[in-house]
Amino acid sequence: MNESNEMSGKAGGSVLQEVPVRDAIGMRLAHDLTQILPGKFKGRLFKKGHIITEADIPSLLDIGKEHIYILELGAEELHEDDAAERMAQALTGKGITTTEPHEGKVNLKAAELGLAYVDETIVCAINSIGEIALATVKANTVLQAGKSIAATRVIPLVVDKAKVEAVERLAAEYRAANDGQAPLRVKPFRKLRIGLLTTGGEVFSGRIQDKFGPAVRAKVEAFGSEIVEQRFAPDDRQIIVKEIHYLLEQRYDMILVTGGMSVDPDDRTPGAIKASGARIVSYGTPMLPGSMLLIGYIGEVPIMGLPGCVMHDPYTSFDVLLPRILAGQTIVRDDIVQMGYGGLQS
Ligand SMILES: Nc1nc2c(c(=O)[nH]1)N[C@H]1C(S)=C(S)[C@@H](COP(=O)(O)OP(=O)(O)OC[C@H]3O[C@@H](n4cnc5c(N)ncnc54)[C@H](O)[C@@H]3O)O[C@H]1N2
Ligand code: MOO
Repeated sequence: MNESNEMSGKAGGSVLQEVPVRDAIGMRLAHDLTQILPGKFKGRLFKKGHIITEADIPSLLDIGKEHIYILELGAEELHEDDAAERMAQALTGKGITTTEPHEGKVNLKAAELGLAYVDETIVCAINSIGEIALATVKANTVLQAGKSIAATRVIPLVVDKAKVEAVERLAAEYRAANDGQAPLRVKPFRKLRIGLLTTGGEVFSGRIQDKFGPAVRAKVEAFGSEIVEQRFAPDDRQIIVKEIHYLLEQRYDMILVTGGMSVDPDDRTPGAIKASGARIVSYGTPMLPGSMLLIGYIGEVPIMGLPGCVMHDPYTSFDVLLPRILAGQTIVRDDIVQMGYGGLQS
C-alpha cells in the first residue's frame, strides 16, 4: 500500500513522502521509531527529528523500516507528539506531573501517593472524538508516587488540530463547571489520628491473640495515618457503646470497630454503633470480601464496623472506603450502592 499518496491528499494539507531508507541519509525523521525485542526491550530506537546517517541504515532495516516518512505539516494539523502534549496540558491538574512526549504518547503521573480523581464523562466524550486516545485509571484508584493516572495518545501520525481543540474546549468547560478543578487530579491523603476498638470475648479474655490490630494498623499506616490507641471489649453492647464514646472523647478523626459484625446472637457491634449515636450510611456493603462492613458518622467523625475478612484479605470493602475517607470524601449511600458492580473479588 502506498500510504504516502493516501496521506498527501489529506484535507489538512500535510505532505507525507515515503523515501526508501537507503536514499534517506541526511533526512529528518518525522516521528519516534520503536524497537521491540520480545522479553528484552521495547522503546524508542530513534527520536523524532533525528537526522539519518549511513550507520543507522542496518538498524532501520532490522526494525523493518525499508521506507521512512518525510513530513510537512499542513496549517490545520498537529504532529502526534504535539497533539498528545496539548491534550495532556488541557487535562492535567493538581498532584500530577507530565512526561515528555514519547512515541506519540504523554504520561500523566502521580507526584505523590494519593487518590485518583478522574471524570468518567469527559473521558468518554474525548474518546468519542476519534483518532485520539485518553486512557485513564478508574476514579478513586490509589496511586503510588510515580504511577500513571492517564496517558494521552494520537492514533495517526498527524491529526486535525480541531480534534485537539475539541479536547481543550471540553477540559475548559469542565474547569468552568467545577471551581477551576482539572478533570484529572491526584489528591494526597490526610493523616488521620484513629481510635480502634476490638470486640470479641475470645480476644478480650486472652483466649486467642488479637490479629485485627496488626492488620488494620498496617492498612492505615500504608496511607500515612495512625492508630493512636487500641481498646478491647467483650461482646457486650453497653460496654462497646461506652468504649466508642471514650474514643470520641479523645477526639480521634475516625473510629474503627472490629469483630461481631455478622448474624450470631453474640455479634453486637452493628447495634452498638447505632446505639452510640451514629448515623448509619450503610450496614452491609455489596462487595465480597467485606459484605458485613458498616459505615456511618457520629457528627463529622466516620465510624466503621470491620468484619472478619479485613484481618486476612488484602483487598476488601474497607480497602475501597478507607482511602476515599482519607482523601477527604464523605461517603454517602450511593457510593456504597455503586460498589457492587465490579465488587466481587472472591
Ligand atoms: N450465617 C452467616 N454466617 C456468616 C455471615 C453471614 O452473613 N451469615 N457473614 C460472614 C462474613 S462475610 C464474615 S466477614 C464473618 C465474620 O464476621 P464477624 O465480623 O462477625 O466476625 P466474628 O464472628 O467476630 O469472628 C469471626 C472469626 O474471627 C475471629 N476473630 C474475631 N476477632 C478477632 C481478633 N481481633 N483477632 C483474632 N481473631 C479474631 C473469631 O474468633 C472468629 O473465629 O461471618 C461470616 N459468616
Ligand atoms: O464481610 Mo465478609 O467479610 O464479606 O468476608
